[in-house]
Amino acid sequence: MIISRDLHFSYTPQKQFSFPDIVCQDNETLLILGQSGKGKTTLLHLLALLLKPDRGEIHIDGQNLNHLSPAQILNIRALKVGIIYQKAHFVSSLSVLDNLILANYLSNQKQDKDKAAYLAEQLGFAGHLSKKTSQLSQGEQQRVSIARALMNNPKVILADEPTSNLDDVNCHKVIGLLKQQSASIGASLLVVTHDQRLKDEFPNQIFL
Ligand SMILES: Nc1ncnc2c1ncn2[C@@H]1O[C@H](COP(=O)(O)OP(=O)(O)OP(=O)(O)O)[C@@H](O)[C@H]1O
Repeated sequence: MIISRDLHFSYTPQKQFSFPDIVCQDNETLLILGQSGKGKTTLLHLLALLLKPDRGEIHIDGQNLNHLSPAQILNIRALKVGIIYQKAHFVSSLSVLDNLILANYLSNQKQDKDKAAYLAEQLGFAGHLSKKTSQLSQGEQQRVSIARALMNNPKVILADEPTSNLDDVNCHKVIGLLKQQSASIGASLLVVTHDQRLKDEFPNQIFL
């Protein structure tokens, strides 16, 4: 589960945000909608512990993350949070398979090739595991990003505009896979987007 309370953040004195409180329990989903510039990515990066709030609390898996050391935060993010970034970032010199097991390596977990192969099968890119990520289409890279976020069975999955570059068919396919995979590990799934096509896909919604 992930909970935030009273989150405030400012890039500059002129650019200040106060965000609505977030509650997303295990096995639940939450869609956060907002137009461009409303602070969706900022909120996601706060929840992913990539930015530090000026004020407010974040709880993940029952633990209050205020006052933790940078090393403890790094550890919690690697183990408990799966992030799907707006733009996929891969290590271009590594294969798709190695990009997946890198998530295990970076969190000091056993490098689980079977899990990578299982996710690739589930998400429909099993035939591409030995390729470089640059050889994959946008939609395929999106699905590899989802698989990478799931490699450590995170408690929380945070997805930033996961459908922005996808046509209608792939949009619904990717969201379906994300929800299905998230449910299979009992995670909390939060999606931030301006994509109105997702409005009917999520029962719980917040507007920024
Ligand atoms: N590093 C930064 N320094 C200063 N301002 C920033 C920084 N990053 C983002 N901003 C500003 O904060 C605002 C919110 O940005 P953010 O990326 O969170 O919005 P968004 O809702 O995700 O937008 P989009 O849908 O276009 O991706 C924008 O006006 C942006 O210009």
